[in-house]
Amino acid sequence: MTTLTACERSEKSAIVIEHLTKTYIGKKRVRIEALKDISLSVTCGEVFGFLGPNGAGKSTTIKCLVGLLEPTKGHASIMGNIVPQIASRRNLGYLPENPAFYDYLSAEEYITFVGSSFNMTKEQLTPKCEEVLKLLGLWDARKRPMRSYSKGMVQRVGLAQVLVHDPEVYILDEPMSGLDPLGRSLVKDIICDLKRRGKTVFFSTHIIDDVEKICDRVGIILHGELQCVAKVEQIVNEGITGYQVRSHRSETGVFTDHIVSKEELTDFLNRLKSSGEDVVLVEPCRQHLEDFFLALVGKNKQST
Ligand SMILES: Nc1ncnc2c1ncn2[C@@H]1O[C@H](COP(=O)(O)OP(=O)(O)OP(=O)(O)O)[C@@H](O)[C@H]1O
Repeated sequence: MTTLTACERSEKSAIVIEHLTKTYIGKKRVRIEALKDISLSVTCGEVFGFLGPNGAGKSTTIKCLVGLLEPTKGHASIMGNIVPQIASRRNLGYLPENPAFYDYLSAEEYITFVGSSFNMTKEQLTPKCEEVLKLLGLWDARKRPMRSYSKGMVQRVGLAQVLVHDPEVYILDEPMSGLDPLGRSLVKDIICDLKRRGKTVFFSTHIIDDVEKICDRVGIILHGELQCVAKVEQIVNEGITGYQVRSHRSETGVFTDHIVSKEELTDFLNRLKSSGEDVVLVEPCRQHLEDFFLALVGKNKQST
């Protein structure tokens, strides 16, 4: 029998952001409108990628979501609990953009500290601590003070502290940052595993390729405004830019590849047939999420 997670049992959205607006007051009282009326919701069990160039407002959104910043207007809720109520953080794992820990503690001490602050018993904590430290490749270094850790190791501790209490919702600010390709691949595997277990993941990144592979939906933010929220599948499928056609001439045995536009496809296939060539492959050339993102950012640059 499959056991449903609390998230799957609840029919609510896991994360709701409504009219979130944040204005910072910078030096000389300069107003910086970091977020302008952002609304979106993330369904339970969904992996949501939050994309945007530097300074777009990703971290500000995330800080408002986890209660570290007070929005100027609007509000957010997590599993039905309004942020910053304590209940909104009980079922939450949060990875900050640049994690900084009590660096005189070892990873083992820190993960134990985090687990116990979520009321885990020693019996629950000991095996879970071992599991996450091993998963993140920190087992051998677990007794060393974190001040001796590399940047990537600190990022791994950040991920371990997110996982230790097995929350329902994960909010990760640039989880792949500072990691080598092996580390990035591990993070992708972890996110996919969380999804398999019905957990909800909201993460920001610059690495569009990773988003395309693991997210159900993406939101793109530019200059504090949410430009679009769409299914990755939809962006990729709607963006068919043409077709690759492979033909074969039996008399010569030669295969030829052609790139044909959407509009020309039918005529082209008819012409091939009448010239006696066999069509052995017709495959759509799809735009990648990166193309979509760059086009959106480029368009926005031109209009500002
Ligand atoms: N504490 C602050 N005081 C004043 N302005 C701030 C503050 N924090 C962020 N900002 C400004 O708010 C805007 C959004 O910043 P934010 O850090 O949310 O962007 P980001 O998308 O996370 O960028 P990056 O990808 O570079 O981390 C930027 O213009 C930034 O300069």
